Amino acid sequence: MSKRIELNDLNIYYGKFHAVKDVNMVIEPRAVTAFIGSSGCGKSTVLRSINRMHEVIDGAYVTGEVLLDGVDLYAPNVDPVRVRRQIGMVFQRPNPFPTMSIRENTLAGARLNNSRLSKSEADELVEKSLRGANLWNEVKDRLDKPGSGLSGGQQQRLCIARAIAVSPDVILMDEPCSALDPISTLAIEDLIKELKETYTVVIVTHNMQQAARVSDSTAFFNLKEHGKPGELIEMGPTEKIFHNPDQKATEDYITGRFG
Ligand SMILES: Nc1ncnc2c1ncn2[C@@H]1O[C@H](COP(=O)(O)OP(=O)(O)OP(=O)(O)O)[C@@H](O)[C@H]1O
Repeated sequence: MSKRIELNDLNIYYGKFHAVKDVNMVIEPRAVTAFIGSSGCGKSTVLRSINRMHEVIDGAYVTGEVLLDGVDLYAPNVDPVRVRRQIGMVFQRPNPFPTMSIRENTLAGARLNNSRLSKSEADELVEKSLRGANLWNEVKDRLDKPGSGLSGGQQQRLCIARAIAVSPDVILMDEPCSALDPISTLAIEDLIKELKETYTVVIVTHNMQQAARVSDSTAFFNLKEHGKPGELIEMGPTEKIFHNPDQKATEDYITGRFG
């Protein structure tokens, strides 16, 4: 299940624009890795390159390697759709299919993989995925109601259930709590800590306390100058990055001196 990700000399471009430069990092399985850094330094771009999601943008491309347990996700024979199944993504704004029921939302990704799920297989998968997203008890009596009727925090957990239902190896989260209230945020943070038992989890967050609360490792990205590509400045155990970073730029960011 949970797999190791390696980025080797990763450069990411949007057409002629060089967005991210020379990233080398190892993201460990069964752990939460947080990406932090000021706006525009390329955190989301790096995150999206891990499941080839940036390729939906015309002209976007990478050089270098992204390895999942040693397998190059950009090798010519690799199907990007398959990569996105193995490596799920949860976005900033919860995006359940609004008219679809809670049950069908949970199954949406899994049905693409296997259209012949029997009723009992589907029931089992719905319960397992909603339990995995800490949502089952809140929705078990209204599985046939639309997903859009849930609160924002519940909708985000529904999106996590949908991601889990395809049995991914990795879950990428791009600021998953930025549209949520503090109580819902704490529920998602608790869930993130549970998810790492089974999946490799990578989260982009602007919230320093959140990075400190949920992550085992933290990667700090920065821009040397406006218009220049973003770079990985430093990565290490979260405790070290927050209390004893090697780079002054990291310390300045953590202590709120810029960004
Ligand atoms: N679709 C796109 N087309 C062209 N340039 C883009 C696109 N998406 C992002 N960029 C540029 O790439 C750079 C990195 O953006 P990215 O969104 O990855 O940064 P970020 O660190 O996640 O920022 P934020 O914290 O504000 O979300 C920025 O200069 C941004 O303008």
